[in-house]
Amino acid sequence: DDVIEALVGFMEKLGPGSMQNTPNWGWNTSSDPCLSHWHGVACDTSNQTVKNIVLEHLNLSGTVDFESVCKETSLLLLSLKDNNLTGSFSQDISNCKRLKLLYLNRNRFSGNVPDSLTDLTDLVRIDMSNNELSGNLPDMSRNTGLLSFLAQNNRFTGQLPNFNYRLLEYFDVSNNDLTGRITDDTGRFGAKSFAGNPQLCGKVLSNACQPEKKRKKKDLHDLFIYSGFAILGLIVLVLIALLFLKKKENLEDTKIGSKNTKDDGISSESKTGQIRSEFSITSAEKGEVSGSLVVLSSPVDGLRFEDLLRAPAELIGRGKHGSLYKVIPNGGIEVVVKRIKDWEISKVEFKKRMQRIDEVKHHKVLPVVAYYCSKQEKLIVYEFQSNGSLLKLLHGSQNGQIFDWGSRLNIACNTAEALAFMHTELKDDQIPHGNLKSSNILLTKDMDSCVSEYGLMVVDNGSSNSNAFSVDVHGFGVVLLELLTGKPVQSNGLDLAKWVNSMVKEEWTGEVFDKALVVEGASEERMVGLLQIALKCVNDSPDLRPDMNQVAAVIVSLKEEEERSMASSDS
Ligand SMILES: Nc1ncnc2c1ncn2[C@@H]1O[C@H](COP(=O)(O)OP(=O)(O)OP(=O)(O)O)[C@@H](O)[C@H]1O
Repeated sequence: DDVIEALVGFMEKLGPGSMQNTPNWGWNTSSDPCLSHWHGVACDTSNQTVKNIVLEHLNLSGTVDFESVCKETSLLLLSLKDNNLTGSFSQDISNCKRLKLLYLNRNRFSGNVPDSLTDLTDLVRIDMSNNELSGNLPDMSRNTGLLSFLAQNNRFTGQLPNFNYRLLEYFDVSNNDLTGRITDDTGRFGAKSFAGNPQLCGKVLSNACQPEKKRKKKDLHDLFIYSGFAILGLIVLVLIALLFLKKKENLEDTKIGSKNTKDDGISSESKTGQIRSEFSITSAEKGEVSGSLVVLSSPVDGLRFEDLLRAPAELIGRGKHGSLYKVIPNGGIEVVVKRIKDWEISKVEFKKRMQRIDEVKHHKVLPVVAYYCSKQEKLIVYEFQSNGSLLKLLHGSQNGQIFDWGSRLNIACNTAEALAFMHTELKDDQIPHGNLKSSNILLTKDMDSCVSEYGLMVVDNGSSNSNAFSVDVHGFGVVLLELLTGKPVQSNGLDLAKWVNSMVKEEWTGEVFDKALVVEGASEERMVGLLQIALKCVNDSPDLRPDMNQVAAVIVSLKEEEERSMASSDS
């Protein structure tokens, strides 16, 4: 009843006199909004709560009482567009916690937009264009579900805040008085979205930013400067290490001398300061290089540790559990070297792990070429894959390349089968992948996919009886969500999983799929099939996730269905 009263209060302010003038709208305290079908109101299927309020193009000339209308906390859609509404938006707007769609365009609203708007974490589309709104635009960069942001033709001022341009489908802030730099590096929104803000600058506008030029130049040389600093830092470290070693040597001359002869000459090389690669730094620091490179399947004949050390190395990634270098040893074949420091694993265990992973070969798992192990660091060598990763394919600039549904289903199927195989074979050893994500799914030169960096992370999932492999199932579920939605992930995919779950719960499943797939005409039935298994994989509780064999079986059958339907449409 409180809600009914509040809604009637909202209508009284929205259209003063409208209740008397239009009794057939039904908005009064003696009736029920759902059962009496109030004008513009839609309810949930059990007629318990109001889900949508749509009062468009009705010449309403009052104000919006957000405090009252947001008493209906389950409201999903509020559309008041094309009226003559005035006044400003109050902080209470954030009480409409579940609001997904908010259309306030084409009115005469004025004043600032409250920051509390950003608390609406489920917001998908907001249109406040064609009003008289002023002040700063809200910073919506944390509203990762947002697909539309339209605020054109207002009087907004101040710096243009950052947006998740990659996630947005529609964006327009044109014809305001915004200042600063356009940070959209996706190039998805052209001049039209930003025009009419004389003090805004960026490469899509004729008004390029002044310092941007410098920055551009800097970008070109960024890598070199970065590696330059790294090398300088390393040289300093090496010098310190050498000084330290010299001192120590003077004291313990005979002992270390005898050790050096066993070390493939690497330590003595360090001492003459001829290290060109970064990997040996820790070893040189500690004066302890022990053991040598174990070559499992060499694409480079007679690959030796010295070759890796001598070859120039380029840092191409610094993840949370190690750095990745691209190296071209003598033989000329490019390899990457993953360098993991301070991994709390004994040498014996590490070697056993590498050997087991090598024994259990699957053609969709990138084989380890070689590994090296000392107490302080582990190096794992793989062949370089020049076609990049799934992450890049989905979210990088695609050069007009289309990543179609068939290819996506193929990658899903390859990866699922590879993981299912590895999990089965390595069950007794309890070695999961440990860090499955789209940057660890690489594309071979034939644009086939393979899983890289298998087993480089020891999974510690707390309790001993929980299933170590369920971490991979979760990672794989997130990869499926990326394939289906085309959206990038943050915080291990928890945000994407949460967003997809909330959309599905509200029966808005159609909205989650990548627009490119919908445009292409991909089978909705099979996309939904893949989505269902993805959501099972990302279940919060590890014990409720399916195992990879079950997941692979579902995806294989989806792929078979796809192939059958392709074949029948061809004939
Ligand atoms: N064998 C390879 N060939 C080509 N590119 C690779 C290879 N292995 C990894 N990469 C790419 O190099 C980049 C850096 O890899 P890296 O493993 O350091 O980062 P990450 O996977 O994001 O983080 P981490 O694995 O440490 O959590 C990624 O984009 C990855 O896709």
